[in-house]
Order: sequence, then structure tokens, then C-alpha cells
Amino acid sequence: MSIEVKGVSKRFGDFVALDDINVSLPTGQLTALLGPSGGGKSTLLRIIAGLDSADEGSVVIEGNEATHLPPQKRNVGFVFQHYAVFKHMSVAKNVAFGLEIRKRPKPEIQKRVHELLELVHLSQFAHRLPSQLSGGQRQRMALARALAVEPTVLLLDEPFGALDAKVRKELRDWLRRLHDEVHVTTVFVTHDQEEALEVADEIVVINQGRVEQVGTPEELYDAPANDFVMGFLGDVTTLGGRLIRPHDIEVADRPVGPDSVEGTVSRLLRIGFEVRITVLTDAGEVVTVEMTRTHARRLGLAEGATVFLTAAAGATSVAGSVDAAAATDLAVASGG
Ligand SMILES: Nc1ncnc2c1ncn2[C@@H]1O[C@H](COP(=O)(O)OP(=O)(O)OP(=O)(O)O)[C@@H](O)[C@H]1O
Repeated sequence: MSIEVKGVSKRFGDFVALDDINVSLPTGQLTALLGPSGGGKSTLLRIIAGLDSADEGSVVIEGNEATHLPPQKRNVGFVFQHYAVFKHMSVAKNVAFGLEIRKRPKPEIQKRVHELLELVHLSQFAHRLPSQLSGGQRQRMALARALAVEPTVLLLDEPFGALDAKVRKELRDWLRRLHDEVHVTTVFVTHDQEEALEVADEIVVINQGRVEQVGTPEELYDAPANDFVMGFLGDVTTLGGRLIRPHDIEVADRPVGPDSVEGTVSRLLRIGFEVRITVLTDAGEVVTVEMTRTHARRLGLAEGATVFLTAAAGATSVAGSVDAAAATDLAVASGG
């Protein structure tokens, strides 16, 4: 295990930002710290980096007790959203910076910078100034700079947060590929569940200063520990008082079993190749269901139609209400 966080708590005045956090972040993996705004992700990352200290608990990095070490002795590289670049230095100089202050020999620095710029696909921009790069290119430069000193651990706080959706997506694919090439233990903070599900080997869900669940993307999606995790990782609705994913509900024009719930389609919305319907059940529950257009057409669905809803075989569901999930959606929509 590469990073061991044990019993870490952190308060700001009366406010408990982290409450007895225990996690092991495995060597060589790409781990996401995922959660809503204010949940404590950045605080945990800063404590691992040594930029902040815990009130209680310990941090061990690659077997080294790091709790009281300053950041520069932890052998971690970090990239923050608004990373301070040296504006007057070329891209190559920015990447070389950490090696130069460590007084490495010139030829070694040149070689390493060359390799790193290749790795982040910025070789042709080596002599530009950071202001002459796009946002995505600047983030790649920041990553190259963090990797220059060969950290054992790379810590990224919302590395793509300030970029537009398309560039974010490109960078996230790129980060995944980069990680597959260099295998440096990487921890990144995100409030974007899609980003975490797509990129990470393992996800730590953090909410209100506590760890809600740790697992692979599949584990979290298929077996959420509670209603919070279920709601945070994807759309949810309720059926028979249980949280369920809208695409895990089967719709039929007649009952298909004793658990079928009768209702009336109150709204039908087409979104691309999908159809989303809202059903008001006889028990007074408002249920959202998603299905393909083909399926909706086959059923002849229309507003006012009577339908029967059943949880699909193998569907994930947990006890809970949509309230927690709605709060989550708001947090995500507001940009976390
Ligand atoms: N220096 C500080 N002084 C007081 N409160 C702080 C300080 N730093 C963080 N907090 C509070 O601690 C909580 C956790 O903050 P943190 O930045 O770790 O959350 P986060 O999960 O990273 O959220 P975000 O995605 O918005 O960055 C927040 O409520 C924040 O207001």
C-alpha cells in the first residue's frame, strides 16, 4: 500500500472538515477522491501533500512516516487547479524548474525535459511562454512539471476543473493513458462522478468529512453502500419506496408479476435516442423511467397511457429517498 491515511481529523474552528478518515491508496493506481463541494476532498489531498497538517491521525507514504514531514521531503508532485506557473519562463524552463533547484547536471535536465515534453505531447511548444498555450496544454505542462522530479506520488486537485467540457474529456483520456505508461501512484480530486467512473481504478467517496465508500467504479455503481453513494454516482428515482436507477425499471402495458406497480404516464420527453417518462403511480409515487426510443415506440407510449412498472432483474436498489440525491444533483450542477 502506497499511501496510508489513518484516523485523520481536521477542524477549522468548530467546523469538522475531516472526521476520522482511514484509507489505503494502493501503489501504482489512479485513485479519485470524489464527493460534493465542501466535503473535504481538497483538505485530505493537502494533508497528504503536507500543505496542511491533520489535528489527529497519521499519513504514511510508501512506508515512510510522513505526518510531520514538510511537502518537499515527501517526494510528492502536485498540480492544483490554478497552478502557479512562471509566466516569464518558457514551457521547457517551467518543466526544468524542479530539477534546476535540485542542482541536477545540465545534460540530465535537458534529457529529462525532452522526455517529459514528449510524454505530454508538448515538444513543439518547448520555447513558448505559458500564456501562448491553451488551457489544456497548460495543464499538461503543469503535469510534466510535477513529474519532472520523479515523485512517488502525484496529487492532482481538480486538474481539469477550469476547462471546457470537450478539453476536459480529452485530458481525462490522456491522463488515463499517461498513467498506464508511467504508473506513478496518482490521487486526483473531482466532484464529477463521470470523470471518476471513467478514469479511476479506485474511487473514495467523501461527503461531510467522512468516507462513504471505497471501491472500484463497478463496485460503487453496482453495489452502492448507501443512498448517498447511489445518488451521487448516477441518476436515481424511487419505485416502491426504494432508490433505483431510471434505466433499471421495466415498463409494460400489463402487469408482469406480483410486484408490478400501476401508474399513468404524466410526461414523455425525447432526448436524442432515449425517452424519459414520468409516471404517477396509483400509490402516489412519481417515478422517472428511461428507455430507448425503439422500446417506447413498441409500447406505443404517450402521455395519459396506463403502464406497469417493475424493477429489472438484477437492478441495483437501496432504501432511501430522492432528497439526498436531489441535493447531490444541485451540488454537481453548481459546479461543486
Ligand atoms: N482554511 C480554511 N479555513 C476554514 N474552513 C476551511 C478552510 N479550508 C477548508 N475549509 C472548509 O472545510 C470544508 C472542506 O473543504 P474542502 O476544500 O476540503 O472541500 P472539497 O470537498 O475539496 O470541496 P470543493 O470541491 O468545493 O473544493 C469546507 O466546508 C471548507 O469551507
